[in-house]
Amino acid sequence: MDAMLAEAPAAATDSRRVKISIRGAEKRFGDMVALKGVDLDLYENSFTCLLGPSGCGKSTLLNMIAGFTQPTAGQVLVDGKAVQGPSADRGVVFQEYALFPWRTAIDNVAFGPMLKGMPKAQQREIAKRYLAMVGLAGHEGKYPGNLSGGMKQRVAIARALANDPSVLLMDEPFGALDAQTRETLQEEMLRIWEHERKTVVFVTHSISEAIFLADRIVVMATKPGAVKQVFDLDLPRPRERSESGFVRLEKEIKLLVRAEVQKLGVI
Ligand SMILES: Nc1ncnc2c1ncn2[C@@H]1O[C@H](COP(=O)(O)OP(=O)(O)OP(=O)(O)O)[C@@H](O)[C@H]1O
Repeated sequence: MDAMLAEAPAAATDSRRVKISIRGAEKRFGDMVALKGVDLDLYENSFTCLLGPSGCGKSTLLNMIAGFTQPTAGQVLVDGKAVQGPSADRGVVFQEYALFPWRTAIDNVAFGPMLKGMPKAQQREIAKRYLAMVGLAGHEGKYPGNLSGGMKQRVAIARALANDPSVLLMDEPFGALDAQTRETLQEEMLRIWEHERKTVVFVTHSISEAIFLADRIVVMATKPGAVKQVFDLDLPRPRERSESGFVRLEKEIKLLVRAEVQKLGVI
């Protein structure tokens, strides 16, 4: 079986450590219920993709883990502690790069270490190392305005990694990139994840991107936003998009997502 349904909590014999635990989480904006009854356990060092149509609450869920917003009911726990606000231990990468345009690539990446009060030489050494990790050695002195979209997103990833967070939260980080750059960055993201072993939560609209990257795919329902189905993937890595298990799972998830889009009455 290529993927299995895994709604049940881990068995007592499961040695994997739960890093992020979402318990009965609900989010209301006024009368609107954006998320309802979300229960999820995400394991340490795992790669989870949140997938679903626009408006199903993917970003809201990610923002609750980041601590940018609080659930109106239920809890979000990281390392067993309720998330009270943002933390340098939870790095965030957005679709829009969110770089400081007036700072060079190296100064953008050194920003976190600078806030931590590290000596300048150490800040630069760390920033250089992470820029090299994302393939930007030699581009340290460039300003964001002189970098392509893919390069800017590499800087944003390096900047998040420079704080050495244990959790990396990524909100459609490759959504604005052309198809070729997107695939290259997906491959590089996996290389970095395998090397750095962070717990990654990655929001995407792309089923193929989710299957390429994730250990676990959380397909979300709409109206209200909720978890529709969870897939734990055992497809071998590196994954090949034309491989039969990949294609089969893609079709299965596409049907689930399509049913949610139809609920919205958009098609
Ligand atoms: N600050 C806010 N105030 C009011 N409503 C909000 C707020 N943030 C999100 N919402 C609403 O909550 C719902 C979920 O939004 P969210 O951005 O989490 O969805 P999403 O799945 O990430 O969508 P997309 O894929 O388009 O980014 C939407 O109906 C959205 O309009």
